[in-house]
Amino acid sequence: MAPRVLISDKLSKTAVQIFKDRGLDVDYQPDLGKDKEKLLAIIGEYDGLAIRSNTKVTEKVIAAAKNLRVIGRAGIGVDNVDIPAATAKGIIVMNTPFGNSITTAEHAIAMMFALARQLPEADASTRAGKWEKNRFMGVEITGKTLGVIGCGNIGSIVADRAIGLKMRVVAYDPFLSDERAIDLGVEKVELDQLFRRADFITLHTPLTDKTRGIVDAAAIATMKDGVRIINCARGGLVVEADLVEALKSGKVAGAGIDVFEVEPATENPLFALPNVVCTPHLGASTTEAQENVALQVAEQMADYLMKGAVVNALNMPSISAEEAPRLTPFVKLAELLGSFAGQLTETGLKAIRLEYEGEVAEMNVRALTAAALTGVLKPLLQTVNMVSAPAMARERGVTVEEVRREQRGAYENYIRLTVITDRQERSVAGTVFADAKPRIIQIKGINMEAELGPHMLYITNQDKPGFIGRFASLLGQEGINIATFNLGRKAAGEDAIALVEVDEPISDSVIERVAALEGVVQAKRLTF
Ligand SMILES: NC(=O)C1=CN([C@@H]2O[C@H](COP(=O)(O)OP(=O)(O)OC[C@H]3O[C@@H](n4cnc5c(N)ncnc54)[C@H](O)[C@@H]3O)[C@@H](O)[C@H]2O)C=CC1
Ligand SMILES: O=C(O)CCC(=O)C(=O)O
Repeated sequence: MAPRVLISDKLSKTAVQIFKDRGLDVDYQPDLGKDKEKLLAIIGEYDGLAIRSNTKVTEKVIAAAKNLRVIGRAGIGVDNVDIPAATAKGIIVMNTPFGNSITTAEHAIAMMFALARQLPEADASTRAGKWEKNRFMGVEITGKTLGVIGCGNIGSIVADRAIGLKMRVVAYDPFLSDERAIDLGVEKVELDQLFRRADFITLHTPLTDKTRGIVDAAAIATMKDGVRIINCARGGLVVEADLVEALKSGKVAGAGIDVFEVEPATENPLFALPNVVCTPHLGASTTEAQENVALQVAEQMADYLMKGAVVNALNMPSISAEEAPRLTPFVKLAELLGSFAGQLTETGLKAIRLEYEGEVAEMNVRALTAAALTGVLKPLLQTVNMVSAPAMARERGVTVEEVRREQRGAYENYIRLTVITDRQERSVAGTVFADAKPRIIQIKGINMEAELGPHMLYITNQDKPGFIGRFASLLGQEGINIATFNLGRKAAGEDAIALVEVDEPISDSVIERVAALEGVVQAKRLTF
């Protein structure tokens, strides 16, 4: 059956068409985001959910989303999605980080002009027949200083446009490098300097614990008298009550506000003030931006649901559509190695080491490590997948180490996974040949070559004559057919291992009988 996608916010119809063209079933319900109960009732039917900002994807929605594999945000901010809950359930959350950046930057610039010349108020007054030519004395922006807080995608476009308008731009962003600041033509400053120097201040950071309330009464007190403040990023960056006081006193000459502490903002003290320009979270609302984000989110979600490609995910390493086919057999190998080691691990797991050698060392090893962790953790946590595995390992205090060696050994590609518990280290290694089939090539340092099937027996024994005969006749008595039989040993007479695939599930009593055979040190049932 084709994967099913629900679009629960207003998105360009381009998205609907792309999902259809890519062979997915799509259900377009643009007003569903407002109807929490209905969303909860139907979300269980879908593999993908495409949203803008109206749909709140809460922990409750995620718990009800039995089949959901991907949430796609047609836009940038994902504060309406409970990402930890999605991650814990193995659901990918992706956004479209660039599609609406220009449009949002232009909205901030529009706000700046609207404030400088009081356009909305002047418009209203003129329409009212007042012709108040002396009331609306503006300011030029040429030669003024713009302070950009958060100089990422949008902030840097705003800076570029402002420089084009002959403004001086100072920027505060802890992650802005000196080289990037030079490239952009902005002066990198500390926040207190920005507050002291700017005539206009525009915010372009996400809302985090560090940025919440970054513009409050204390900050405003250090700003120039008559400063103008623009927020087209997120409500909560500016403390609205403090801004209202500063606007009333004239300390702040004007504010352009697109985003509010509570949205939808239908009542707000800012609305009563003449020197404020408000828009209802319109930053991303242009035809061009909405086409971009709808197209991008639909392509990304379809690529994931149909091909396993992961782009712009916030909780999973990227796998491009081009690399997905090449990576898939290695993802399978990494998960098999993890599963092999995980099923043999009985005591406290402390660390996992992954060594990648040869061609595979140049691939997307973050994705492979996520797959290996999934395999290791699955015996303990049935619902774990590549999205949730790294977070679950972290939560359980399991250290993960990745080693890459580009030189080749005996194999073109080699992955070795070592599980370190409080009692021992256990390694298992594998490769993928040209037939794209993963194979185990080493267990505990002992060489062998085996494919893994659904029902396997893993035996460690003493390398002495007679074991194979005893073992084979026991399985024969039990009516169990052997599919493949692989043996390996350290050296003649030393530790040996057998990895045996059988055609049907192995019962507890068979395992016990195998374990009791003369020369057997350990017998384990493995399923893949
Ligand atoms: N009004 C609207 O409709 C829209 C609003 N947005 C919002 O705009 C904001 C910025 O988006 P992008 O530029 O795409 O994000 P981005 O991730 O490219 O840039 C954000 C920048 O903020 C910086 N930053 C993080 N913490 C900081 C701190 N404590 N102080 C100063 N800088 C800090 C980061 O280093 C980064 O450079 C987001 O919150 C996004 O949700 C985005 C699109 C439309
Ligand atoms: O979808 C929208 O209109 C809001 C866009 C936005 O806030 C974002 O992309 O972060």
